[in-house]
Amino acid sequence: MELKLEHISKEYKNTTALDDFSMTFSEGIYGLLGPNGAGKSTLMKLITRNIKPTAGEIYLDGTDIHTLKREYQRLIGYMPQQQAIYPFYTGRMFLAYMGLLKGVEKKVLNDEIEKYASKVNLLDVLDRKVGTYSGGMKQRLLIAQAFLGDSKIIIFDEPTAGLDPKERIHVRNLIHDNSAGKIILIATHVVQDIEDIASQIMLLKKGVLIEMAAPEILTGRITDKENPDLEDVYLSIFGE
Ligand SMILES: Nc1ncnc2c1ncn2[C@@H]1O[C@H](COP(=O)(O)OP(=O)(O)OP(=O)(O)O)[C@@H](O)[C@H]1O
Repeated sequence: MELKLEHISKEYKNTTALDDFSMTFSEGIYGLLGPNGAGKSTLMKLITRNIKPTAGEIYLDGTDIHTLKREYQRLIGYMPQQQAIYPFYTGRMFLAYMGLLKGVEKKVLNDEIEKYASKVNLLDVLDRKVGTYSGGMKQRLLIAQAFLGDSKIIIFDEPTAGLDPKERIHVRNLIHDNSAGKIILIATHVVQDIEDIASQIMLLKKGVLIEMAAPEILTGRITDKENPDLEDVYLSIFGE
């Protein structure tokens, strides 16, 4: 599977949110790093087809994604930044709702729900109201809905926002352990979210892709520090 973005630009009234962005994604985990306003959300919305580019094309295995119908939506999983989950829904109801929106067939829906609830360790609480879940449990529920229906292109927007260190590691491992055969994009400004799991890091600044390389290549370029990590790379590019 190959998702190819060719010379994508997105202009809002007075802002160029993304400027001539080109990239070919194949299976793997990609970290998208950049400060506020860098264009991360814009890039994610373009891939999920929530917005259209001002210029450029996006191809999935050679087909323009805007010519694909609902089958494209079925391939896409998206975990939003906000935990906007109706609190009176149970976890099961929420996953069923999201699954139907994604086009998961009714006859396999319940099996799918239980499969992914089990992967994120929520099977026991699936019939409890989401309002009673902790922040980490809600986050894991959102991860489950992103994977539901065996999505092949999954986008995570700040997946560990607001979580304690233990839950952070849990979420990171969940994404990593379920990533085989998928294109996974994790947008964050929390470097640790992607440090150990992303095979490629994209650094976005004011709408421009300024770097794209494996983490060890990026850290290898830092010469003024012993054992530099990705945080040092981030600081060297985006300032302190
Ligand atoms: N609907 C919109 N109308 C006008 N300008 C917008 C709109 N959406 C985004 N922008 C602008 O485009 C630029 C990129 O925004 P974007 O939300 O993609 O950045 P981001 O990297 O996701 O930021 P954050 O880390 O804060 O979420 C910013 O300057 C933003 O103000």
